Amino acid sequence: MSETVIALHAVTKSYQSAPVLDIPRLELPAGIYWLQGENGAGKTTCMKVMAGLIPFKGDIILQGNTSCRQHPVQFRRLINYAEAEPFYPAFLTGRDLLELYLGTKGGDRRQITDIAAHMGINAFVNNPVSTYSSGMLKKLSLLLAFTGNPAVILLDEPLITIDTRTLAIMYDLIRARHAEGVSFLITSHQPLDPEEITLTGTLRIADKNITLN
Ligand SMILES: Nc1ncnc2c1ncn2[C@@H]1O[C@H](COP(=O)(O)OP(=O)(O)OP(=O)(O)O)[C@@H](O)[C@H]1O
Repeated sequence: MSETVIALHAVTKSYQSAPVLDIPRLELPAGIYWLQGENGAGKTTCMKVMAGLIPFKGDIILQGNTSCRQHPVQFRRLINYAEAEPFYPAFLTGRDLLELYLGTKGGDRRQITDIAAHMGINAFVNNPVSTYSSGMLKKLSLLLAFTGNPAVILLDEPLITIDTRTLAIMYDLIRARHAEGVSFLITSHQPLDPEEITLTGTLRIADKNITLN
């Protein structure tokens, strides 16, 4: 079995006093995982916790040595997250966001601008995001999730609102990055196409805990 790419140690998360996550231990080898769970089970919360975006108790370790607590900056460079329903300040353009991500996450600029062109993002990248349709916003957020040199990419409901052409590009991107060693956690209420990606495992979130099948 390959090395653990992400490990959750005694992770708990509550909103006000309502507990949502209580994960004593979860260790995932490198791979592509489908995170399943009913509405309100805690999938988005789990992804935000894993991305280090919201406060939680416990710790998360990437690649065996980068701790969310002890190395917060390195940790956030190693994990990318695309929201289910992306929301950005209205006055920013797609290019502003792209430059921000390329500047902070680093990585191969040429590769990302090529993907932007392939996805048709160049047609609107200079416009404020307030003018974007939900599919245009989703394309941009998926592109941003592929910036930098992450070990893990979290995709929250990536299938929603994108057209079939973009869907095919996204599956290609997942396969290509996975071949380079990137792991993925993907939530989706619709099944992921087994002809497009081979899942390493299925994660089930229920009763605040996650189990690997
Ligand atoms: N900001 C918040 N404040 C308070 N409670 C919240 C907040 N965000 C989520 N919750 C609650 O946490 C629980 C888990 O929500 P979450 O969005 O993580 O679920 P989910 O599995 O992603 O659901 P869905 O499939 O419907 O998107 C729900 O009970 C929800 O009401």
